[in-house]
Amino acid sequence: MANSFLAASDVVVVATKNAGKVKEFAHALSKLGKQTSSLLDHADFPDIIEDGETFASNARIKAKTAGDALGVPVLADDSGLRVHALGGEPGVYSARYAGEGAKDADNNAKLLRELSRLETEGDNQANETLADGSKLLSGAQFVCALALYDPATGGFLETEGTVDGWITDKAHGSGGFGYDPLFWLTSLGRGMAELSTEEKQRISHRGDALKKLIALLEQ
Ligand SMILES: O=P(O)(O)OP(=O)(O)OP(=O)(O)OC[C@H]1O[C@@H](n2cnc3c(O)ncnc32)[C@H](O)[C@@H]1O
Ligand SMILES: [Mg+2]
Repeated sequence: MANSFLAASDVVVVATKNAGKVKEFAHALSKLGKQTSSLLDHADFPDIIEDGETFASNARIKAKTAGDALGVPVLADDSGLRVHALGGEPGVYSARYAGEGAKDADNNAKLLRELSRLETEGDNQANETLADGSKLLSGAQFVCALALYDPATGGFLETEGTVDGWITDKAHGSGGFGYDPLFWLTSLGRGMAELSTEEKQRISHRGDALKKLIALLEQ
């Protein structure tokens, strides 16, 4: 599907209802001369059940469900946050960490509650402080699995990207989405939500996975 996909389609369909992801995909794909369409453009599209045990399997489920229904190749993203002090939680449950239908603010609040519980129990080894007085609570990693599915062949192209950082006890910045305000990049000395879309793309798990996918498509 590789060459034919890039050559054939002016519009890339992304099987997501997350407006933050759509913004990032639209930014990246516009550089390839592609427009982005998403499930936000198909308001009636039923919610896809994400019952895979890995990011990769959930990405395949989303891409196949949407691709079979729409009859065109579809790209899907399943992503989330692994927090080392929490044994890798929330992981594949990142979107519903604070419960089914949880908002970003609820999930962020729960993450801080869980980490502060560890702190009180004295289990947390990390206690470095940033210049603004906020504390680094735990090392963490964002993960993004991408799956591109072609219903004509039943074939998948898959990649995975990551970015390492730290969870801070206070929010930094107002860009991005999800857990970005709590994710600190020690290498940049900035928070993920302080980055522009372009800057986030360059270093993020999603940018990493997309770069790998484009390399596969161009092979
Ligand atoms: O399934 P779709 O419709 O794509 O949208 P979603 O928001 O439910 O997405 P996921 O199932 O992949 O869940 C990923 C969660 O992990 C978080 N997340 C993923 N990528 C992120 C990013 O780049 N920055 C901050 N948080 C992110 C965010 O809170 C998401 O809700
Ligand atoms: Mg989801």
